[in-house]
Amino acid sequence: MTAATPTPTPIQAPRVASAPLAIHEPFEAHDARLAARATGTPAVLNAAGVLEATDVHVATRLAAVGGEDDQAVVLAVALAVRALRRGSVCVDPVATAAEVAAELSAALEPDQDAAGSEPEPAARAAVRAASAVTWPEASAWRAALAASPLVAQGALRLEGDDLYLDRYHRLETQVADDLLARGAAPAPEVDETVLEASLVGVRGGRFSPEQEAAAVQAVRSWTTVLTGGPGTGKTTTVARTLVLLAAQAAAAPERHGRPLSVALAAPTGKAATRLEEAVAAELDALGPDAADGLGPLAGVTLHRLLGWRADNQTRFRHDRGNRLGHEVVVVDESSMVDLTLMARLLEAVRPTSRLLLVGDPRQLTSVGAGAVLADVVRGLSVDAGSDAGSEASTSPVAALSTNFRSTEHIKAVAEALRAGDADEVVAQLRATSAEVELVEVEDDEDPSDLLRPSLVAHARELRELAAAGEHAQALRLLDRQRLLCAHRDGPAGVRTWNRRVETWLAEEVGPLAVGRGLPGWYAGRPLLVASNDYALDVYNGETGVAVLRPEDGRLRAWISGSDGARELAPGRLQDIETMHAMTVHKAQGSQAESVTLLLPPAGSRLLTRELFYTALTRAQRHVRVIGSEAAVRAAVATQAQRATGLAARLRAGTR
Ligand SMILES: Nc1ncnc2c1ncn2[C@@H]1O[C@H](COP(=O)(O)OP(=O)(O)OP(=O)(O)O)[C@@H](O)[C@H]1O
Repeated sequence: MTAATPTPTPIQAPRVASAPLAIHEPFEAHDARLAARATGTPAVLNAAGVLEATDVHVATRLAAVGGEDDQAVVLAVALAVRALRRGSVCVDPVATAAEVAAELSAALEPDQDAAGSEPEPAARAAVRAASAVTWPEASAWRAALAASPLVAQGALRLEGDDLYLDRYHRLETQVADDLLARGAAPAPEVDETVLEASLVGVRGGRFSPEQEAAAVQAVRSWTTVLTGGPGTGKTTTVARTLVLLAAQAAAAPERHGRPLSVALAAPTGKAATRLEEAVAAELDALGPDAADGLGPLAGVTLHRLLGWRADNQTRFRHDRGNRLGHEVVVVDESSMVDLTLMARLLEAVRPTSRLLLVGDPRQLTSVGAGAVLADVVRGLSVDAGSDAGSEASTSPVAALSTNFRSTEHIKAVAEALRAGDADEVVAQLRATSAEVELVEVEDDEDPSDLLRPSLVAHARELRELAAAGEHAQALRLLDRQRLLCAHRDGPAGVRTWNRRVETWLAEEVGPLAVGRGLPGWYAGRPLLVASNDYALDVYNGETGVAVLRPEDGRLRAWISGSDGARELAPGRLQDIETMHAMTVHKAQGSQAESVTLLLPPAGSRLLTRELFYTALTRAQRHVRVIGSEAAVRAAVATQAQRATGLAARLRAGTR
């Protein structure tokens, strides 16, 4: 099994929960995650929170349909579904069983807070029962899987020790095959004289040799994976690549001056807007003729580009039989693209269109299963396992490493994080500057007093602008500062902090609600769109503010989407959240001038290096980290590991 980490650090031993029950939270009776009809080991593991109801249900249903009655196989399938929920594409059941057993026994270590004489709580009893489970013996388990009718029928796939549900195996092989086929195809024809001449036009102050090499590589290849941290000039490189490609197109007589058709896409509306704006600004800076030969450059979400269909959640209008018409497809924030969406994208892009996958493989992986960008970088680097920068010319990976933004201190922390150097991260964070600040609090300490002034000041200003109908200013203010949490729930979670800020604000300015049948809405409510609404054209991750309309004093929702800011009636927005605080996951693809990161306690399962890195790199000017030294160290030490076979497939295919 391979772990999808972007850096070549050795695979770590499974991390053990230091906070009892942090990883396995046994479910209360009536919890929807409790599988009512489960029996045997799956039921015991379900009660302890190791498996959820869906894991057990999918496994038992699949077994029933396929005529499998070996409980060891059912258990392995349940672990495969659990793995998917947690982002892995496949599972090694034997290794996972060992990890789970270790986590359960760690959770049972004596709890200092628990008084010895108290009766054992039900939750602890459930964990105890799960830790006493007898797991199938390794070789017998593997043999049972190999002999399973589910494998024979193709519902399950076994590759070495890795078990896949067929659907994910197909997605993974398709992504690998499409990428490999694109790499094996004859390279696009390039007019070298035109390239040389157009390079002269785009060279200049702000185009480093590294960027130029990447742009030239993108002209010469069907597929380019442009990687780099924030501020490394990826977008600048994309814009100049487009200019070079437009020159190639303009020089082709058979096109009769037809402009180059380019798609600028990203997984979220917010990221698509940023890409569009940044490319436009860069072309502007290059001069009045820079965009000549380029078709319209509007940023779109990947879902919209591929043609979302009301009747089908997983297929798009564009696919292998109806490819996208664009000659160049740029996808920014590719680290957020999961395996399913990448498979749909690759089948829709014409083999003879250029594809530029742009992103930072060190960021958090996609919410959905897979770690595609990191896998592609690892799998297609010539010296497999080498760090970025050492790819030979046959690799589509072009890595940018120089950060051009003037945030030296934030850069230094990000560097130390990348290197996994916990001492250096702590030292850098403690060396307070105008850019970086560490506020050390104990894991169980409430930082309310510390955070209240800045949070309330921001909320108050937002409310004043909203009450005055100043939507543009309110939207700008929204991006000035942001509170990021790892969790949604719990003391360090988004929900708690949203409630707190609203309470504090109401204490200062009086009741917030405007009535009018819109519970929870008030002028100055910062908004976060929580799911895609294709009909309304608002997308997951887009942000906004509730603003009073000056003409009639009615509350309107202003959302900054990919087509600029839009005004909507609050009642039409189905899935909207308050955003005085947001999760780091949701913050991907956006930035704020000043970011406050509230680290969860050291035992949190969400506390990873990728999470820390993603939060840190959201900050344009200032970052304040609130947490314990132990939490900082735990974050640096823990890399999100996703089991996938994509990198290995790509490596095997290029050998
Ligand atoms: N070669 C260069 N020399 C000086 N400044 C540069 C150079 N390339 C880019 N920049 C500037 O650095 C900043 C970051 O560039 P750009 O937005 O292209 O990076 P990015 O990698 O796309 O960043 P992010 O992903 O954080 O948006 C911009 O202000 C850009 O103008």
